[in-house]
Amino acid sequence: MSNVNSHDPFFTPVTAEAFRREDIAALAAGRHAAIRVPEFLSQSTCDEILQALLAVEFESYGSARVYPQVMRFGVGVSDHRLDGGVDDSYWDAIETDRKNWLDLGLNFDPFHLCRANLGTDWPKAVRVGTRDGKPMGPGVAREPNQGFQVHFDDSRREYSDGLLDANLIAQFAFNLYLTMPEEGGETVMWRHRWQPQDENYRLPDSYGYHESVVGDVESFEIKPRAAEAILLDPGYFHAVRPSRSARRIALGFAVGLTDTGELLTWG
Ligand SMILES: O=C(O)CCC(=O)C(=O)O
Ligand SMILES: [Fe+2]
Repeated sequence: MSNVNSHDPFFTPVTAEAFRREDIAALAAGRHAAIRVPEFLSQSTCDEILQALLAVEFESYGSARVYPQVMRFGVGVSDHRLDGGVDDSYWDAIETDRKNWLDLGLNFDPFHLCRANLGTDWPKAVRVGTRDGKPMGPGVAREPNQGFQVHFDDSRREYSDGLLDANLIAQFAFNLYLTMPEEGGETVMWRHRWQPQDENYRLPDSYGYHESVVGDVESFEIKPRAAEAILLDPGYFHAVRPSRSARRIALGFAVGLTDTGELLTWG
């Protein structure tokens, strides 16, 4: 196997009109790398969410761990990780966050809508996961205008006691893109999963890695459009390229598949 250009047919994004049960199962089983749904919500619904978000101030993710800076409206548990668990500050933060989202004045809950739509073909519940009986935050509006570094997401490795009150057998990342710059903002995925030596490429104190960590393995790029949703396997190393003109805002949450077939989400 010397040909680095050879293509793994299982390392592919598929595009569909909705999140079909078979595609979600294929994502969990490693037969797809990502699922794209170009018109996940109507353009007008996305615009409504976007207009509400454009009227409020975003905050910055913790700058020691997340650089270049990424802006957010909402709470991500990664900012409240403590010794392989979750700091009490998370629960206060999501309570405030709940009010902040209500104050946007939307007459629907965008994360609820995303879960409902994600679950239209799924036989079991799609709901917010709990930890010690308490519901996690539903998700975050994220604005990585200067991109996300090459990284992977895996709650098993970040939360030693298991993050949710459930046995997870797969983890996905959900993003609904609300606005995308003409230039830049691509999501890139590499056919590389974490191995211990990768820590030699870790950027100081960062969530991310130097791009040479992925070497010359096969990769693909996705340039989502507004109103598109993507469910991806975040165990593959991935990155977001910097935006060069407009803002890049997406609603995002993690999704865990449980041993009873439920999809549990968290922000
Ligand atoms: O914004 C994106 O396209 C992907 C962001 C990301 O790293 C994730 O959802 O895990
Ligand atoms: Fe990620």
